[in-house]
Amino acid sequence: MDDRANDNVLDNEETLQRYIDDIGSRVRGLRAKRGMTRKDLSKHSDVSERYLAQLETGKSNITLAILWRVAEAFDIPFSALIPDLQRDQISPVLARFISSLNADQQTTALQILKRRFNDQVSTGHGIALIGLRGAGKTTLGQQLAEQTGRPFVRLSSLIEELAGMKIGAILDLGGQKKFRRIESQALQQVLDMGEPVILETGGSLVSQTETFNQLLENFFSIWVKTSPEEHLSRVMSQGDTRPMAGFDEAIEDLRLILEEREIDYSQADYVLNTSRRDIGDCTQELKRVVQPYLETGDH
Ligand SMILES: Nc1ncnc2c1ncn2[C@@H]1O[C@H](COP(=O)(O)OP(=O)(O)O)[C@@H](O)[C@H]1O
Ligand SMILES: O=C(O)C1=C[C@@H](OP(=O)(O)O)[C@@H](O)[C@H](O)C1
Ligand SMILES: [Mg+2]
Repeated sequence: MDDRANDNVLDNEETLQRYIDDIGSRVRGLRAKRGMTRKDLSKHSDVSERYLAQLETGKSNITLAILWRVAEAFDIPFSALIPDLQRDQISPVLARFISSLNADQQTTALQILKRRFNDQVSTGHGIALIGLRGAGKTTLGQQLAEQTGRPFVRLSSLIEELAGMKIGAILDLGGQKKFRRIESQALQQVLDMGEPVILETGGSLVSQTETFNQLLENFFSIWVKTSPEEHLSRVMSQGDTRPMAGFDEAIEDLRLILEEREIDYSQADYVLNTSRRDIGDCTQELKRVVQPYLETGDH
């Protein structure tokens, strides 16, 4: 083999390794986004934890059959685990243009693009609070409901009602597939209520693209946000191990979940930062922003 051919082989191997790494980090990312442990994924995909660890770190030769089982356990199409090099590429012209804008202009640009490509947000259904566990969705949602007289709906309670069992049990028995189906049915019920509500969603709803899009299209959405450190201290002081029982509450895990979900959470129409602020202050801001979306059409 001459030198050039040799270089080509090396290039190809590097590209292949990047591809394998990319698949691995997709799996790891999806798992984090959904708050699943490796053990959960192993149980529902029937792929050993050890093998999953290798897959996630790009250290194994992945077979199609294994990847298929992983996709099934996440309840996503197989193709979603395969990097589409073309689709992932952002046009360099667009990237240059966006990065020439300052932070405020970028926010405006995003809103304009969202309005243009996501259609109009229909406002009759009210508002939806999204964000990671401990952000303050329940606390602020309840306060807002008290002050506005609008119903406060927790999607997780509806899910449990519909299933007749606790979320942990749904996941244990039926895996992500079952949970995501019921989550989507629960959202449908809220849409059928016919009055504006204050909806709290589970932190991992954003990992289900179809359900999340439906949420974004029908509600004025608010990302209730705080720092990983505050998430951890709040969740620990509540003694809370939700959403997925058994998930290790380590700061690194929280950081990873937040990182993986950030791009989805940031699609919300408004970001409410609750970091180092008191509840009353945040409720006031929330109320001011969402008031127009909680009014009924009859006056
Ligand atoms: N500015 C704030 N806004 C909301 N909650 C706060 C704030 N500061 C501290 N907290 C505390 O953080 C916790 C938030 O928990 P919770 O409302 O259950 O979050 P989530 O529903 O998003 O999981 C509560 O214990 C609340 O008292
Ligand atoms: O990630 C999720 O799907 C869930 C998060 C939890 O919500 P909080 O974000 O209020 O803790 C709770 O609703 C439920 O266990 C499901
Ligand atoms: Mg909550």
